[in-house]
Amino acid sequence: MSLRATDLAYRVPGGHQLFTGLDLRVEAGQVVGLTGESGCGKSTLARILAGHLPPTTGTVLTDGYPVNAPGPRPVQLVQQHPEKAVNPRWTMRSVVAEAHDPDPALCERLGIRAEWYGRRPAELSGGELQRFCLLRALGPRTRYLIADEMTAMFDTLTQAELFAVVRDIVTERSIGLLVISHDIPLLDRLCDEIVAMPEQASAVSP
Ligand SMILES: Nc1ncnc2c1ncn2[C@@H]1O[C@H](COP(=O)(O)OP(=O)(O)OP(=O)(O)O)[C@@H](O)[C@H]1O
Repeated sequence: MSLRATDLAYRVPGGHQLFTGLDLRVEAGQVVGLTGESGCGKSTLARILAGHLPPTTGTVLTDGYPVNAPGPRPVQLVQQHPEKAVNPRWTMRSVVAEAHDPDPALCERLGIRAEWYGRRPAELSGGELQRFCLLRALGPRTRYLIADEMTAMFDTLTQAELFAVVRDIVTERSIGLLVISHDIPLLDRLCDEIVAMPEQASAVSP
């Protein structure tokens, strides 16, 4: 059981080639770190792995099936900017309910307070909002989670606390976790394996 990308290439529409020949594998229950210089295409790769963006060429399979096969999405993505990932007009109750009926124990573990559910995104801090994005992403059908700089807005203590909770949850549920970050000490603490974007990713010619 794995999230497996094979021979991926992506060319920015009307622009340059971001990467070619990229292979990546995250096993169920494994925590993999991904790092690489700014602008090399990590967030683009994250969107491709989650099935939000088609690669120019190559395949992404989750447990042997195409990532964008019809049905519930097995790969969930939590991004750096939670405010861009939610409908600003919806209450947090609606944002989460659209995805799944949240388990109260999971809400508690993520530090979500009952009074936040009736608020809209602009009425929460970035960190509070990100907890809802995590809750939404950790539905019962999630098999793989991609955390793309997801704690960039947290202080160091909160970042460590939240990643500890997420690490426990993915282990308990055998979810494969891909952590994208520039923070190598964080990746060292969390990950079973760390991979770097290939050198060519930032050097592929137009
Ligand atoms: N739809 C698009 N249109 C134009 N350019 C794009 C598009 N998507 C990505 N890019 C460009 O592709 C490059 C890679 O962006 P991406 O956000 O994937 O990099 P990154 O490695 O995650 O960077 P960072 O570490 O700074 O977050 C950037 O130069 C970006 O401007």
